[in-house]
Amino acid sequence: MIAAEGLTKVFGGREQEFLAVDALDLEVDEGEVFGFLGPNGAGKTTTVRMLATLVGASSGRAWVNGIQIGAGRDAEIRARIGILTESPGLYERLSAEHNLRIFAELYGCADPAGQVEKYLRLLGLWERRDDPAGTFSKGMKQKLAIARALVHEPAVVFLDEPTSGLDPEASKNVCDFVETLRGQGRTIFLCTHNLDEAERLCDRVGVFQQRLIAVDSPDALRRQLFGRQTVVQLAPDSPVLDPQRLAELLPGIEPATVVAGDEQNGVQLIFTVRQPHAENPEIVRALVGCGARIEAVTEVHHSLEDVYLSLIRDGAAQEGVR
Ligand SMILES: Nc1ncnc2c1ncn2[C@@H]1O[C@H](COP(=O)(O)OP(=O)(O)OP(=O)(O)O)[C@@H](O)[C@H]1O
Repeated sequence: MIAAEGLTKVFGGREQEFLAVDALDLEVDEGEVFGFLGPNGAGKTTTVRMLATLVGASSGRAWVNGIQIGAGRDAEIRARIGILTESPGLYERLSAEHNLRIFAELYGCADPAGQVEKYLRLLGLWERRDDPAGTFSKGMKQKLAIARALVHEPAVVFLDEPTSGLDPEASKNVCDFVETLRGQGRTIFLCTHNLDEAERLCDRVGVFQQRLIAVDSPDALRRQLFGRQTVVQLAPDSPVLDPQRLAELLPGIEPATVVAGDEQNGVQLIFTVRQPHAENPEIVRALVGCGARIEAVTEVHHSLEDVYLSLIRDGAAQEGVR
C-alpha cells in the first residue's frame, strides 16, 4: 500500500547540502497501522511530505496506493490519501462544519453534507459545528483536522503527531479514534513521539533517524534486542546455590545473572531463555532440586521505550536488527 525504495531527500543547494532522509526502503501493508518513530529532526515529516507528494524526492522511488510518486499522477495520490500535518491549518473564521464541507466538496464526495456530519459526530464536534474553528481548544482543533483528513474516506492516512500538545484525556480520545480506524482496512502511517501510543496502536514500528534503523512489531523488536528473560526470585532464607552444579543441571540454558539479595529480599536469578514455556519448568525443577526456595517466577518486560532508546543510542551498531 505504501512502498519506498531508496527514497532520499537532500535539502539545500550544492554549497550546503543537508541529507534529511537517506535511502529509505520500506513496505507498509494494506490495513496496517505503521508507527514511524524517531527523535526531533529525524526526517519523519520530510518522509511523510514526500509520500504525500507535498515535496519532491531527491532520488529513489515510492508508491502510495499502487501509484508511483512524482511520475505524473501525484494529483491522483493526493485525492486518495488523508494527511494530518503538524499544525492543523484550519480556516479559523469559518465554522467547523464549513471547514469540513470545503474539503468534502474539493475531494468530490458524493454526499458532502453526510460525510461532514458523520465525522463531526464521530469526533464529538457535532454540537459545536456552527462555532468558528478559531474559538476551538487545541484538542478540538486537532480533532477537526483529523476529521478533515478523513472526510473523503481515504485508503491511506498519514497522521503526523496527532496527539502532540494534547492533555491526557484529549490524547486518549484521539488514540481511541485512531483505534476505531484500524478495523476499517485503512492503512495508517503514524508519526509519533508517544511510545505508549505507538505500542497500543501500531502493528509494526520503524525506528528512524535519517535512515531506517529497525522495523518490526514492537514484540519482535523486543525479542531481537533483549531476548526473553525469566527472573526467579528466591526467598531470603533460600540456601545459596552452587552455580557450577546449576549449569550442569541446565545444559543448553545460559548461566543466570545473579543479583545479590539482602535480609529482606532474596537473591534474584535472571535467565535468558528462548522458549519460556519449555525452559521455565526445567529451570524451576533444577532449582528446587538444588534446595532453592522460590518466591516468584516472572518474565522481564521491556517497554517500547526501552527498545527505542536502545536503538537510537546505538543506531549504527544495530544495523543487524533490520
Ligand atoms: N524545507 C527545508 N529546508 C531545509 N531543511 C529542512 C526543510 N525541511 C526540513 N528540513 C530539515 O530536515 C531535517 C528533518 O526535519 P523533519 O521535520 O523531517 O524532522 P522530524 O523527524 O519530523 O522532526 P520532529 O519530530 O521534530 O517533527 C531537520 O534537520 C530539518 O531542519
